[in-house]
Amino acid sequence: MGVHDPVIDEQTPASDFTIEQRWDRYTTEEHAVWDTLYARQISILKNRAVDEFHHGLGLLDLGSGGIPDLSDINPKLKALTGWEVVMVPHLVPDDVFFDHLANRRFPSGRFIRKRSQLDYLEEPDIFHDIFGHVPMLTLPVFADYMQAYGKGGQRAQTMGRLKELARLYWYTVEFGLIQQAEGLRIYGAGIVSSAGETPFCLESDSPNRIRFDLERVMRTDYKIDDFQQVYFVIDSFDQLLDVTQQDFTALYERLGTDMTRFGLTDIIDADEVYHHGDQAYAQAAAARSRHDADAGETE
Ligand SMILES: C[C@H](O)[C@H](O)[C@H]1CNc2nc(N)[nH]c(=O)c2N1
Ligand SMILES: N[C@@H](Cc1ccccc1)C(=O)O
Ligand SMILES: [Fe+2]
Repeated sequence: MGVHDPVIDEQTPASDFTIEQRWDRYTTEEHAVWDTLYARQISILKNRAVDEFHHGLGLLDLGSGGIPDLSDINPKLKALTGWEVVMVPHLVPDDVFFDHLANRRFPSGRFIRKRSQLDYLEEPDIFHDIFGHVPMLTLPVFADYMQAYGKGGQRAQTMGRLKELARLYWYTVEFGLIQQAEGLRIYGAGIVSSAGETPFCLESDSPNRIRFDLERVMRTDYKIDDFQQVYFVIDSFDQLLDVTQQDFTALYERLGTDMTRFGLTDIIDADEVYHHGDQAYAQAAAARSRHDADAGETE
């Protein structure tokens, strides 16, 4: 487990894996880490994140200083879209995660990263979960999509297609881009909570940017330990909700029979390509890790 949090360790989670936030127990330093991350992201997200994201931050007053208290944000969120945030100690099992989403509860980690880990952490903390995910839950169409995903997760599990459905979550909720009149914008939580990936995903020549297609996304691998090599771009949140409202049974059967899967850098004939990346960043990262491995052997 990444960060040690005594307020988590002292609690026995409920059967739905939730714990209490115990907001008064955050330290001054923990609040200061939130403020640092918040200020840094706000300055780079202007004209990069969708307007709906900025609007959501304001509706929930997430920038009022320090780690948000759930008892402040939940009444507001509940009045807007019927969602609420619950605290969980760490990543929860898939079925528990889906059950929360299907009931309009978003599970958030309680702990916050340390100042020495501002840029990278192995598991979602409260900054990623609340700053990254919760503003979009103020938007009714996105709130409905997230609940539908939770219900869909339960179905995908019974049909053995969880891996494919998880790719949809990854390439939309976590790393999604959207084409708006003013240009390409970010809505994915994994991007908006990352200072490095925010400019990278929009402006770097390295990654591919491809128009969203449901089946294409479900056939595409993803990586969890570095910037993405491909992003999928939706036209609108209505489009995203529309295509995912269809019954996935036939699609899941096709995915089971036709095992075609795509790598991170593949471009296929059917793709509508916004940007064909040169993958320079990914190649340099691979060269660095080969170099580190070689150095490790001789040292
Ligand atoms: C697809 C799968 O359900 C997904 O990775 C889940 C698993 N458990 C989780 N648990 C928490 N707390 N947060 C998450 O985002 C997830 N993601
Ligand atoms: N329509 C999907 C459920 C779903 C909705 C929204 C997002 C993801 C999945 C199904 O039939 O299983
Ligand atoms: Fe996330």
